[in-house]
Amino acid sequence: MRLSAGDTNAKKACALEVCDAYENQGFLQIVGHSVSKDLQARFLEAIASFFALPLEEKQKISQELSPCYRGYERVGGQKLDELDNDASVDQKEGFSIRPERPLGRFLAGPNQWPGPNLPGMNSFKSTYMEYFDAVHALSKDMFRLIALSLNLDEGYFDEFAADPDGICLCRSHHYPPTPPDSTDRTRGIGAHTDFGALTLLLQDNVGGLEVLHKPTGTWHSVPPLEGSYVCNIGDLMQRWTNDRYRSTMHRVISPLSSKDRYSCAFFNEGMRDKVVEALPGCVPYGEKPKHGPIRVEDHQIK
Ligand SMILES: O=C(O)CCC(=O)C(=O)O
Ligand SMILES: [Fe+2]
Repeated sequence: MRLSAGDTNAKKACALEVCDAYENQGFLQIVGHSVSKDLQARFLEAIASFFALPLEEKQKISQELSPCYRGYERVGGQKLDELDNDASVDQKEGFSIRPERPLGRFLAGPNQWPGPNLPGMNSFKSTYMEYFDAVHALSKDMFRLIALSLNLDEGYFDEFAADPDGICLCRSHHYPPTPPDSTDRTRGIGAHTDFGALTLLLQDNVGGLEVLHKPTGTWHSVPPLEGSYVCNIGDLMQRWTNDRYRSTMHRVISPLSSKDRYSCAFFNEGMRDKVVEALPGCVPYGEKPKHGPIRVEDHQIK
């Protein structure tokens, strides 16, 4: 889907594509958007330099030291698989930031950054923040299209998506090279749905992301398209649309390769005090909503 298409008719055409993609697959790819290729390239380079630091340096800003889930997560620090209890831990390391707010409310607090004097780290923070702001802006554009796709006012989600106190997470990942003897279960990350409202994923050209086609139970790869964003609906938005839009299972099985894979997921979970309940037009006439109302923050804590 080409996002920066301009006039009203083009916007409407985009909104129809969004509706079709989210009612059926829950995933789409965006090209022609507002984040420059130059910034994407600088960002991917910056995260590669960070992950190349010695483990002991990265562990100094371990997420385990943060009361508000920010910082570094070593390989094996997460297990996302929701389909298989015996699955191995995820084969990736990560680094997360969230909006910088005073400690207090759930997930609020300071970020943790690597020391600027470490090799390659002098502009890491500024590049990461520049990227965060750019992809946050893109998520607001996407929420506008989603509003149009649901026949709502274009600005319906503006306040929700732009709230400076909102719950956002920008987590970058490094998937180490996979030796020829690795099995599917020890590569990448397990099958899961995303939790919140909307995810924007930047992936490099290595590949490995797969999406489940539920009706046939088959997995389909999401081919890397240079400069694009994979944009999917999370559980909160599925609930908000009364299950009309789908939060779809996905996973990463890194291809057998001597290459490192880098990606970054930006999650916009929106305004923490917003009460989410079935959107106008999503409950068929004469039916009851499938889910009761829930506050965004309570959905996060669940
Ligand atoms: O790295 C990827 O391609 C996918 C990451 C992902 O699904 C997630 O972080 O929720
Ligand atoms: Fe995900």
